[in-house]
Amino acid sequence: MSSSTLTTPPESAPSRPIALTMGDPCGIGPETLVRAFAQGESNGCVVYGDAAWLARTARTLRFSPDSSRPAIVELDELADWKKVPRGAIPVLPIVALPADLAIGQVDARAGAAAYACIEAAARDALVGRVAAVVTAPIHKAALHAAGVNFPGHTEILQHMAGGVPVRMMLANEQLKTVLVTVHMALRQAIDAVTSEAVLQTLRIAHQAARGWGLAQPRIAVAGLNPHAGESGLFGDEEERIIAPAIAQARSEGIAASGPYPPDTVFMRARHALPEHPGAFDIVVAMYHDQGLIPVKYLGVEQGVNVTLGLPFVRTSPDHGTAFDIAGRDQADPSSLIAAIRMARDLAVLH
Ligand SMILES: NC(=O)C1=CN([C@@H]2O[C@H](COP(=O)(O)OP(=O)(O)OC[C@H]3O[C@@H](n4cnc5c(N)ncnc54)[C@H](O)[C@@H]3O)[C@@H](O)[C@H]2O)C=CC1
Ligand SMILES: NCC(=O)COP(=O)(O)O
Repeated sequence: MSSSTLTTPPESAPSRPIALTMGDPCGIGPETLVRAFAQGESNGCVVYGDAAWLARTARTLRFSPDSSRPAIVELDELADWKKVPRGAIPVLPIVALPADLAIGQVDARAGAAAYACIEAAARDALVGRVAAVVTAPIHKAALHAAGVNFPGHTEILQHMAGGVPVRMMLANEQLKTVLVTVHMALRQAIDAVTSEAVLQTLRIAHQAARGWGLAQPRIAVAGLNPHAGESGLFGDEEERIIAPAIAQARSEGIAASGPYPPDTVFMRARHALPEHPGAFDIVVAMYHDQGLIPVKYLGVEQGVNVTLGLPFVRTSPDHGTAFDIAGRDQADPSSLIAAIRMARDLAVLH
């Protein structure tokens, strides 16, 4: 499921649109989104957000002769997206943002607006009105300030989908990692690494990879402790918790192996070059930073966050709101573009 090998040309894009949520308006989401449209990479997408805010964002960006400022078209209803000329940005108005929001700042009003866009897109995805959801980044503190009691998209979407088990995957063309635990304190994450949670992660990852066309995905499982516990010298979670889950998964026909030392399993799995394919298709990681750092370190511009287990396709760039550069026309839209491409690919397979 690499974004280059499976990319569906825009001409054969799904007949339903992809919902593209605007993200936190004070972050880089809106500018990366305008850039993605300007580069012709967002055909088939409808932005769930605020047309006036996007128009203001577009005015702040510099365009070269080969990439002009896209027009912004506010839709009366979703069905009108097909009437919007190619290259323009169709916007389904979900929110009307206050003009005094400060770029690069946490603001509860921005968090509430971002949440409303996610909710609207997910609702449409659940009833099949859109083919997939791509989310621009939100700021978790702004979301919290708005009174939203979910840490991120993953948990919001899981809740909206009825509480189905989901997992976060971070993927680029060289490495795919799937997390057993996501947004929680590291102390809690260690306790949340149970045999059931590891087994469920293996089942979800296996099922998803089969959906991408891998007949027998090779799934490596990272240990929790240094050197995967070094035969119990540095912890026994590998023997007590992780190995039994792998054994159960194998008995179910899942090609899982490990637990492997976490400091070397990612380099073993990495598909560095076509002539150096990695030893595994997916690495299951025990906690957020164990699984995300290796993928992000290969380049923030390549990574895509995919929620596995939902009844619809959801992807996102791997980066956050980048308040430090928001509004300065420095944000790289590549990860958002990769997320859109991957959503297109997965929507065809879904
Ligand atoms: N999908 C989502 O909604 C995500 C949201 N977040 C949230 O975003 C907020 C900020 O998170 P941070 O840890 O600061 O990570 P960040 O990814 O926003 O920024 C980290 C560094 O990378 C740079 N950067 C990020 N994206 C870039 C891009 N497209 N082009 C150029 N430079 C880029 C930033 O300028 C910053 O120096 C937090 O609330 C976090 O939870 C983080 C990751 C994903
Ligand atoms: N580090 C990934 C991240 O925080 C994004 O989370 P989510 O909003 O996709 O749940």
